[in-house]
Amino acid sequence: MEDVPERPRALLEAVKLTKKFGSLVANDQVSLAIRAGETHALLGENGAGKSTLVKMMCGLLQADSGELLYEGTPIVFHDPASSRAKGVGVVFQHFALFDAMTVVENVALGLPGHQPLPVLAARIDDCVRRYGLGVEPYRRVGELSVGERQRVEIVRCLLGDPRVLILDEPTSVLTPDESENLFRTVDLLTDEGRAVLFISHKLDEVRRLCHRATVLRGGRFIAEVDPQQETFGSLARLMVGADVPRTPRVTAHALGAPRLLALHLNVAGDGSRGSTLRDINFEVHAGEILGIAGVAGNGQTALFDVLSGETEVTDHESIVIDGEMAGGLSPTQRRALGAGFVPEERLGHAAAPDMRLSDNVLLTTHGDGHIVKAGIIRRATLFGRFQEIVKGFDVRFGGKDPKARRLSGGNMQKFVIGREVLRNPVLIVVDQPTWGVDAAAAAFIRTTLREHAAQGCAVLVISQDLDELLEFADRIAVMSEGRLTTPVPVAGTSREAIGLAMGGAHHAGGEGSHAA
Ligand SMILES: Nc1ncnc2c1ncn2[C@@H]1O[C@H](COP(=O)(O)OP(=O)(O)OP(=O)(O)O)[C@@H](O)[C@H]1O
Repeated sequence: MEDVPERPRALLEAVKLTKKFGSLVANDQVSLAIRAGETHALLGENGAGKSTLVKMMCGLLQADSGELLYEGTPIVFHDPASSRAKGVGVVFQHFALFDAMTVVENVALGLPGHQPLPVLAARIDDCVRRYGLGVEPYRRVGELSVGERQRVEIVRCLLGDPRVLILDEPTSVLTPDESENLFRTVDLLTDEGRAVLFISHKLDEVRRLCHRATVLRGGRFIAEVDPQQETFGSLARLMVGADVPRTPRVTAHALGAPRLLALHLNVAGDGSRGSTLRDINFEVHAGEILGIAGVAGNGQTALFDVLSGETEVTDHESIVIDGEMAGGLSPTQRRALGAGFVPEERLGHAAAPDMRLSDNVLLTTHGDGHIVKAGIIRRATLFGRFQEIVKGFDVRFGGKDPKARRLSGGNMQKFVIGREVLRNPVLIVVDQPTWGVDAAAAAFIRTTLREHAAQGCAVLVISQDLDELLEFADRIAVMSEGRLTTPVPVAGTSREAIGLAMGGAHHAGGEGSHAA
């Protein structure tokens, strides 16, 4: 008989964990073992129950039933501090860092006891060298890119010497190069015998990096597989229970009039990273998707804010929406011109966390003239639109009309995209359209934006996901240090040329492209 290699021992194990929120069963007897020396992927559609499971495994949530085992012994984590004390570290999607403080000050806040800052800075340097993390202890966090901030969170976690490290969608905010670096770090950690739980919607990277993968669907355990033996399609099928479509390829079509113009657009920032815009020029035509690539923190947020009207621009003629000078208009006035905006941060910016979903519909539709008439909210129309969004964009949640904060990240993203698209805007500006969204929903969002462009809308997409832009944009430009390269057709450029421009070479490839 052939020898079956023995699996490494489980460090942290969830045994039949169940968690209900009202009538919704977010985890239904879910079991999962994270083993020494292994990277274990946790996969599932938006709302499948991944975050709920992780929160129970680190003491942020208490299970209704089931148990946790630590090295085979039952354990109860009453809060994250008790799981940390046992060597379970978590890096969440939303970083908990103070911008005004330095890296070392932030790290000091997260560690028990008191250590002199120079001693801590030396420990950070050691950790950075050992795991190839690229973090400078005395830099102010406000000046760091998203990738650098994530490394700070990882360093903070590693200084606690965790035996189990949980990474919640760590690559969704990273450039391809940064992701590669993170994979090397993860490999080093597992080589040392630590266990890593890796939550990701990117199936290709899961297949490369992870030794095992647990798939959840609808709060239930579906399978544990060896991802290296699976294909993109077979993993997606396990997650969704059906085949997952890919985004249709872009086909050539006639472009209409420019719907958005940026003309010598300048913003004098406050000196913090990525707040300055320098002489930005582009146009987005009816019928096209213009993609803006770049490493986060290079001015993308400043660009979004100035296009949506959240920050003022001194030269009112530098933004034109559908033929109207729009630089001096408020967000509501810009919406009245037919523009729609989806910011990167869905809770707090795109939606109010403590308002019900239906009331969140009002935030961007109150000026449209259908839902609010003569100052009176037409409740039935509002609720009708809410249901249209939920049905059309497959937004899943428990209950009838929960508060926004109750939704899983991906479902909230589908909601805010749906809310804007169903307003039928002539121009839509979207920052990170598929951030935290599962493969099927990401394909759906991209296809929807494509279809909308085909119907005459101009679509501007800001995305850190270069593969996404190469897949569905018509033209692409790169932001770096507040400047934008001249947009070039996607077909006329290459990953390498864009990568160079992302690093600061103001050239996205293609004939005649030059710094704007
Ligand atoms: N505090 C809460 N109150 C009510 N419902 C909740 C709460 N937290 C999560 N849920 C619901 O539980 C289900 C599972 O959510 P969870 O966040 O675990 O999913 P997920 O797999 O992490 O999704 P995503 O990939 O979108 O982040 C969802 O339907 C969500 O709306």
